[in-house]
Amino acid sequence: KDVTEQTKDSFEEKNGYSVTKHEKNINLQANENSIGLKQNMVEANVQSRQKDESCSALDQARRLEVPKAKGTIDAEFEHADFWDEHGDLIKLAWSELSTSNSNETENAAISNLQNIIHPSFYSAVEATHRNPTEANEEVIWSHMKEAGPPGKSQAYKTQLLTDEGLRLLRSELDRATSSGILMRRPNAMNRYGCIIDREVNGAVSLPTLTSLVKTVVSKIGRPLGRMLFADAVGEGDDCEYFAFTIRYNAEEDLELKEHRDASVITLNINLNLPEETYDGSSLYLVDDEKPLDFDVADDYEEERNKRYSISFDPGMMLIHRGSTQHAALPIKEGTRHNLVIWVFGAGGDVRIAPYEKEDWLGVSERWGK
Ligand SMILES: O=C(O)CCC(=O)C(=O)O
Ligand SMILES: [Fe+2]
Repeated sequence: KDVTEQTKDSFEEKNGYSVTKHEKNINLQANENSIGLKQNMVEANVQSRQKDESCSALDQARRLEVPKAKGTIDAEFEHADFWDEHGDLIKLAWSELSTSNSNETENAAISNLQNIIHPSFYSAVEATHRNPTEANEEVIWSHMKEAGPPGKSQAYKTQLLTDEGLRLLRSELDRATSSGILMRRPNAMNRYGCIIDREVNGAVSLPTLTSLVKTVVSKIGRPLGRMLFADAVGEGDDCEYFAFTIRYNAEEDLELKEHRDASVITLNINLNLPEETYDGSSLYLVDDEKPLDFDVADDYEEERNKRYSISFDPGMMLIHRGSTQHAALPIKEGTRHNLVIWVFGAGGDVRIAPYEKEDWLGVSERWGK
């Protein structure tokens, strides 16, 4: 067993739950260990294409019948055989769609962060990349409002996307949804939405979306996570990510049960347009931190398991530790759309043990210099 697995086991013992493994994790293992499997998949697709050579991948993908997502717990591998069988065809279909029906002006606009990120936050981030100093980080800190249990540094929120950014992003997601190409459920618990990834079978692999997510992680998510949670994120703990959208409404998922993410940090960005109002569906974070000072154990009993509720404004980003327990309350009206990005280490490893202060990354390392 490697060190991370041991850390996971002791974490599970202590906390009584299991860190969720996700498809990305398994996919990476499959790429490394099972070349045979990949070959079989390619052969299967070649055969199915030969049956109907006149037909584009897009047409063929549109004719597949989607297996309906059912489970709401531990269901990340639901219908995995189906998605693995048709994964390559679906990737081809996305690539056909992306060349056949795309709006060059919108593509250019969405690929430039400056067009979608709130201007004052964008300049603070840019300035810190150019010149990584604690003074510049202070400006970024001034944009972050602590959310969740006060003073515990579990989560922060900020206004991330402009209204124009929201519109661009949603219109590209709508293009994906209305394409008729099947989409795999986003994760083990949420059933509605899609995965945004170039590799995962059944994910949306439109380059506009995958490259936007990549830039948001490398320019904003990763350095911000290192700055806000310096005790938790070291070099290599945040080198991979898994991105997906989720959706709640009366006809689809209503709520999400308490869980922790398979991530060191999570970015959760609301994608509702300003006119798309909804009611309910607040997120809450649970304060289950153990007290360091046992003299306050009496208070601790009262304080523990408190729920700190957070409601999303359009374009708002919540960034929290993956280890913080959280849930989404039932939606009462309308639809909530969010983009969630779990950030973790190589091969899906999730670092849990905190770092000693002398081992924290310095400001240049946080901002990639
Ligand atoms: O409903 C939400 O915004 C939370 C989603 C979430 O916690 C997750 O997908 O990991
Ligand atoms: Fe979560």
